[in-house]
Amino acid sequence: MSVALLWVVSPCDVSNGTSFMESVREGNRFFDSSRHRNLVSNERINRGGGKQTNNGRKFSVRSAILATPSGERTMTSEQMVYDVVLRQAALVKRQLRSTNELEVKPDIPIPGNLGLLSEAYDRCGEVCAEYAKTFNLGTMLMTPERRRAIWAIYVWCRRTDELVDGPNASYITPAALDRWENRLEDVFNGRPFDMLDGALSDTVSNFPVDIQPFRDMIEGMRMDLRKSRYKNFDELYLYCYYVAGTVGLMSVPIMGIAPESKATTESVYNAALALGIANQLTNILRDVGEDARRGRVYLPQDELAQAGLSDEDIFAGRVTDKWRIFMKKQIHRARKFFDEAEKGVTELSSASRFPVWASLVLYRKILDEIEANDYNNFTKRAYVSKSKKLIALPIAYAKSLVPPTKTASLQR
Ligand SMILES: CC(C)=CCC/C(C)=C/CC/C(C)=C/CC/C(C)=C/COP(=O)(O)OP(=O)(O)O
Repeated sequence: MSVALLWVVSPCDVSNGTSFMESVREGNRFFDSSRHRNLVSNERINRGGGKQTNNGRKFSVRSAILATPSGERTMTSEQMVYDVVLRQAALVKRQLRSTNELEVKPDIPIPGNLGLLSEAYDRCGEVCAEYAKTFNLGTMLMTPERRRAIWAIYVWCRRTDELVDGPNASYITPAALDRWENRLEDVFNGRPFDMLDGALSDTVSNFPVDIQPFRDMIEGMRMDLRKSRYKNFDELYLYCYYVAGTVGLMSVPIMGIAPESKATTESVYNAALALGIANQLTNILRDVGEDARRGRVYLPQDELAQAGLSDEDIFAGRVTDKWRIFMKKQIHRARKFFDEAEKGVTELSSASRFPVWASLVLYRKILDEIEANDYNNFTKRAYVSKSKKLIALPIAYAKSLVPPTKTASLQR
């Protein structure tokens, strides 16, 4: 896949139920080994019609697709995903706005393991520091509770991504992803499997984070297992939501909306979704050559055909005028999503704005670099140089000082 989150820590090997933590350091686990049996058996898999969530709701993008009687979709991916956005926003609206600051509860009391929890968060922080340097730097301005919660989410996303993109990817089956999803349910039910899951369990008990975007990310991994072509942008959009838009939805409840913001909660969620989509589209455009070498084309097939291009042109890796025209259109679309996202960053709580601006500004610049490479994304990897990053960061910081808009101008 064109990696959503290239986070390189070894994930737990869900193909055989071996814990990630067994392979490192002390191998501590939260709770007893009976959980391990749950993880490796399939008895708790309960598919079809949407699963019961932690609070009894059953909606998901997947169930929306399955729900249509004739098997045909009547909604576009964008409409279906927006439905998820509305539900996520409705879920947290009260909690986020009820107080000026999020009320962060104390750590879950885990007898005998209290030390482990802070160790688990520290480990999440180390991973984040190692693999997402700029973003991690930005999180230093956040409150300690929010920072470590973001770390825990980051690490879960990385481990999930690693299942289909890491060293053990060839052993990953849909059944293994089902087991990973069961394990996610356990995390949300306060029964973490290992230390890193423990950090996430604590996070989801302290912040109004819903399980749905996490499930949807796993669904993105399933999609990656079964698909290597996307018929049109509608299909690609759904994939981008699953693997990256979900990260935006997971992050907002942690980052918080500025109490003085007049924007609607759903518009902020929508901006977060847009940032995930923009990042993923950029990632795809940057990695066209790399993905093609793995037999994958994450570009809309109908748009390729309209431009007079085919998979063969991509595998041949020739930068032609047809390719340049095609790429200009794709870059333009990705920028539109960044524009959409920008409207929402200002509405986030003040300390959360800088890491988001920093990553947005830097990721957006990758598009400029693709242009500067004359659209050769077959053999040249577009990247933002250290000096350009250094120039961009103060700009991101200045942007983060801009307070939320005084009027309710941010609408979908
Ligand atoms: C905009 C508002 C209101 C909130 C922000 C909400 C957030 C944090 C959204 C970010 C979503 C996000 C980080 C999605 C991941 C997308 C992505 C393609 C990440 C790429 O990560 P790596 O794969 O590590 O990058 P590289 O491949 O470039 O190393």
